[in-house]
Amino acid sequence: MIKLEHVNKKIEKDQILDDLSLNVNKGSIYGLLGSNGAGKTTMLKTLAGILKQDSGTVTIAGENVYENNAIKQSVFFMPDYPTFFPQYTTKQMAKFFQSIYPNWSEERFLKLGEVFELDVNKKIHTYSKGLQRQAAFWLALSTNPSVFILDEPFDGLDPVIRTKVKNLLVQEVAERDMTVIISSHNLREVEDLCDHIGIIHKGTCMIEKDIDDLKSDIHKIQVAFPKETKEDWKESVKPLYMEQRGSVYMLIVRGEKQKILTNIETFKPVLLDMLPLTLEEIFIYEMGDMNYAIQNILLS
Ligand SMILES: Nc1ncnc2c1ncn2[C@@H]1O[C@H](COP(=O)(O)OP(=O)(O)OP(=O)(O)O)[C@@H](O)[C@H]1O
Repeated sequence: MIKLEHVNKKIEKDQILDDLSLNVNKGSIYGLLGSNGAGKTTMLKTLAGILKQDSGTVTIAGENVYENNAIKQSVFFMPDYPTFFPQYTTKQMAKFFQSIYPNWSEERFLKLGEVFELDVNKKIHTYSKGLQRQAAFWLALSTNPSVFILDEPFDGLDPVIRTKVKNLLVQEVAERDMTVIISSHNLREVEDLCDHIGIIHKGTCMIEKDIDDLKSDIHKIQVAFPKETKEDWKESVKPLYMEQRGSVYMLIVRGEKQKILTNIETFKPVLLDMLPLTLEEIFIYEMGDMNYAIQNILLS
């Protein structure tokens, strides 16, 4: 649904986006990860039609985004530092958004007031950073976007409101198939939310993965064999990674869960348990040869 194909963008003399290609399905929550300066904001602004790519294509539902008003009316970009008109209250900003977003819902705005509990008559710039971000979420969601683009959205939000906002996003995706793209430095921050992850490094998308595929393809297993068992099982199971504590092995194995278990059972283990893997662990084992910059993104 969202497609960036071979996108290049220079700012001054620097190549900020470098042959970047990326796909986001409709109704997906896509986590865009990358270290400082990787090009996330530039990519998101290009997707939102704020910046024009030098070459390549950026389309939403098959239509070019740049200078396409019809598309832009259904896309909401929330920058890492939400900005509002100086002196405007939330109520006045709501009126402004209502005039430019045809899908604005007053009913939704009133309903979300119960979640955010901000004083609509107070000037937004007098709110704290976290409260300003809450106001940005409130206004953004009231425009009923088809595509919601969020640049580092959870910065400065306390854990309670962070969970509330994440729940709201999931709800919108489930109810009206909204597509969400969220940029972050940190896998842990978005892993409970996203169904796809893309890693951007030096302006290029290096890895794009479906989280369910990843999770079904890699497993952590705790296993122990009777003393007399020969070491042949290692040849057969082919773990990606193995740790031994006494007679118990912790294995990371790639493949189909049932096939792996059946295979191990032929060696008559005295202990055999599947353990949960975090997304961070999956990425690390999956990309054993990844470079330092990517490890940094995953472990920070
Ligand atoms: N307006 C600009 N003028 C000059 N350089 C810019 C401009 N905007 C972005 N850049 C450069 O482009 C590169 C990518 O910046 P961008 O903000 O897209 O990265 P990012 O991945 O969002 O980084 P961060 O996580 O630090 O926000 C950086 O080196 C930045 O200095």
